[in-house]
Amino acid sequence: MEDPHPVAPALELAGVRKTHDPDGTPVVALRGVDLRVERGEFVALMGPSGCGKSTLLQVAAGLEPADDGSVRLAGEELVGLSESAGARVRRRHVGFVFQFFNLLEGMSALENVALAALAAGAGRRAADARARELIDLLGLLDKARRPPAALSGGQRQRLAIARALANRPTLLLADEPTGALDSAGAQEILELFGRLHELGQTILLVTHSAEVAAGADRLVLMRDGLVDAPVREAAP
Ligand SMILES: Nc1ncnc2c1ncn2[C@@H]1O[C@H](COP(=O)(O)OP(=O)(O)OP(=O)(O)O)[C@@H](O)[C@H]1O
Repeated sequence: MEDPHPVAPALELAGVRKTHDPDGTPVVALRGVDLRVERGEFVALMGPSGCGKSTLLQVAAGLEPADDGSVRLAGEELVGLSESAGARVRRRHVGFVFQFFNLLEGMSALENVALAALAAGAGRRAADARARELIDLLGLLDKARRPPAALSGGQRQRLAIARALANRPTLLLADEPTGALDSAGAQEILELFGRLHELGQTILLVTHSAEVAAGADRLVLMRDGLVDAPVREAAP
């Protein structure tokens, strides 16, 4: 589908508030977050445990509703949309990579990616072609018919990234994508994000690793439910 706001930032959060309250004990996670990610940027988000990084990503992806404020993906406002309308915006604009991969074990690597392309609205043939293209781009062609369990940690995360790219997302969100990997696997994924960024992919990634953050072109720090002023701008 045509992007109706081709020049809008990939992501724009303004005054975003979110309180978790699963059992009658409210926990304020976001206290009025402002954050803008321009198209083509690679932004790393860091901050102490519990400061709200995962919540920010979930809200940015439309996986959790914001209580207040504005969440715009490629210019499209998520706040106030029905669940199904929000899901449509999400399917069009967001790819999400989890720390623990969240792959479907009963399917081959290729099927994991093709299923995501189907869910994004592609027909069967187009979904298969997209899956093959991504599996190839991410260097997993020789593993295409294997289940995720047959892959190393780094390969599994590469597969999860292929799946997240199936809908050609405006914004790739990743929550500690190297957190479950050994150093070789983490390095592999770090290089891959760098390559995707070079190809023009917009990325917002949460990490506890200074090494991973160093690969981004902007570092954003969070503290106690708020985003700090920029500490490192993109190189001129
Ligand atoms: N589903 C939930 N129910 C209740 N409280 C939650 C929930 N999710 C997060 N929280 C709380 O909200 C706050 C922010 O959590 P969040 O996971 O966003 O932080 P984080 O910076 O990603 O932490 P970490 O680096 O440890 O992953 C924390 O106090 C956390 O305990």
